[in-house]
Amino acid sequence: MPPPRVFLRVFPSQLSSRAYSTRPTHGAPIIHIPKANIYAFGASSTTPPSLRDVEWTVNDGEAWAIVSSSRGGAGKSVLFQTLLGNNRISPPPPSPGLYPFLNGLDPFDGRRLGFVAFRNTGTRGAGGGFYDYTARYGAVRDEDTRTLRESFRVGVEGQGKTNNEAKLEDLVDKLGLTDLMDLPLIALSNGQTIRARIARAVLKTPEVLLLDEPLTGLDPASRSHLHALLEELHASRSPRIILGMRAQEELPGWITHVLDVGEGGVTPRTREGWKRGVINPQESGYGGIATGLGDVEASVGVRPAQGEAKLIVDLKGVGVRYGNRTVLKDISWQIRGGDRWHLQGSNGSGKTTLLSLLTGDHPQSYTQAHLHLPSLSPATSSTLSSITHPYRSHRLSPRKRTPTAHLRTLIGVVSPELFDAFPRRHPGMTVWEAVVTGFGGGFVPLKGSERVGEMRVSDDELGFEFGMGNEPAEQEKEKRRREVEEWRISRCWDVLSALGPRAWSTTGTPEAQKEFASRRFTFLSLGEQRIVLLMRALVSRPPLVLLDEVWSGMDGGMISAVRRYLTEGGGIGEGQAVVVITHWEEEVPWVGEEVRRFRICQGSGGVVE
Ligand SMILES: Nc1ncnc2c1ncn2[C@@H]1O[C@H](COP(=O)(O)OP(=O)(O)OP(=O)(O)O)[C@@H](O)[C@H]1O
Repeated sequence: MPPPRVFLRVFPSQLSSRAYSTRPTHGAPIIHIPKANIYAFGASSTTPPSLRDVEWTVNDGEAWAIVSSSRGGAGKSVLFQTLLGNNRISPPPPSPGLYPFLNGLDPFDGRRLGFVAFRNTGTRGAGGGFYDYTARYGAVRDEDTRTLRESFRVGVEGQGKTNNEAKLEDLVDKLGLTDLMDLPLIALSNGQTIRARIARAVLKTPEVLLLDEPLTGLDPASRSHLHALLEELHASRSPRIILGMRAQEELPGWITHVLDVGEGGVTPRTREGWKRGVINPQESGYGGIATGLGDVEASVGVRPAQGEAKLIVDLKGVGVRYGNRTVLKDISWQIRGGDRWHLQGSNGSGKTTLLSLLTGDHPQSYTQAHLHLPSLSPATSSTLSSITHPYRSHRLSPRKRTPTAHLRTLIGVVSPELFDAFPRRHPGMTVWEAVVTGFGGGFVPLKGSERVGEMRVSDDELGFEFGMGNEPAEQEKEKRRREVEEWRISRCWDVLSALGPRAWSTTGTPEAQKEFASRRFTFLSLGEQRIVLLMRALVSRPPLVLLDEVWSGMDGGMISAVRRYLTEGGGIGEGQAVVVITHWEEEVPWVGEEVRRFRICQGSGGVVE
């Protein structure tokens, strides 16, 4: 007999969509969790609860958001998993039945209780292996030909056809998907995929639909269309919506209550009693950590005067087409050392595609007439700094002459795609090893970095031009090797101390930094994994850093630590350029004139003056 998992009392008579009126009525609760602790199944009696003293009631007619204000969103996930019947609650409420908490509604039946999580969870690679996120840029493979239209058919099979089609048409229209119906699923952009997943979940007609962070990757117009739709669905109880949100997101107008999942536990609040977290440095401190304007002023000085800075990327007349569909046309853009760019554009405008040209992940990057990207000049023995600080010695080369593997060492990337792709197949990979992969831009632990505080640099990375008569003396090679290794080790400790637990956790001690470096990457919380992948992107001080949805999954303390490091803490050096992609203006770490904007609109791109 399955263990009693008593926590959620759902009242089926109220959940039957046929019984709903179109106007919310205040009656018996939809969800009722009495005061209790929540444990993972199988946790021993000495294991602390995943959430303590949870007491939460959702009355019919109320519209709830669950907001995580700490622990990298972990508490919110625990709560959603609890609603889905995947955790144990203690003490259980005294309800009868085999699954007392079900009370007639099966949380394992997605058609009744739907759940869609939009946060990248890093589980996309089958078996934890590398997931090839670049596949969508190439020719569509046979196994990837399923179109958006076909995916909806799978979602709604077995329901009345006419009713379905009318409903589908309405949803597709309200979510702005009409023009995308015949595209292969793999071709959809992040924001387009979010909208398609919401439509699919609604078409299954669940009675309660849990949506965890659907807003993060949506542009402002899509957000407001989505809010209008969710409000309408919730008001008609078909389905009722419970919305997972990040603390810094603005509360939608239709939300009446907030469940605040913080360090201290779970606090139900009214809409008026909830205070939004802020990450804009011009607002007061986020998550209790004040970041005043002083930070921003300090960061302004690091940008070299316009015109003097070295060119890092040079695009002229660049374009991308798929068959007769043009995504980017005639894009010209120059990125110089010291630049801080905000790359803007609505969902599907081509931002990720443009970045994939810069990283060399897009096959069409080879065919561009003028796409010049960073490459390294071979160092001589007198220019060790060119190895230890590659950005000082880079030069521009046509993409055609710069191998992708080489580009990976020169461009630091944080993106939802990379987060998903980063392999978790090496369960033993430590934080240290994950950070060290940043020097080579690869995804597999490097030999010699198995022990925390150590690493081994190969002959190829020493910067000597090996060849007939050029072989350096063994002694010289070893001296160089030691210098490069020492610099790299000190860079690892720099990022670990600036972005490790001491920077964002109240319990962080000096020892915690070393302990964190030895922890297994795979077992970190999603927020911690995110911050480690940011360390990996920054550790080698690459000439170009691409930050795509950098804050995703991080809690307030982490966001403050990262922002401090990027703006005033030396995380980005003078000669480095940064491109930030986000649909949220306030998420750009730099402010004012320091930030330049490049906007893509209907395929064309230009600098916003
Ligand atoms: N193989 C393909 N065939 C046709 N269109 C494609 C293909 N691959 C991508 N696209 C289209 O290219 C456009 C650009 O996608 P991209 O991911 O670059 O957008 P984005 O600006 O990053 O969007 P988001 O903000 O949603 O992440 C999208 O409209 C997408 O549908």
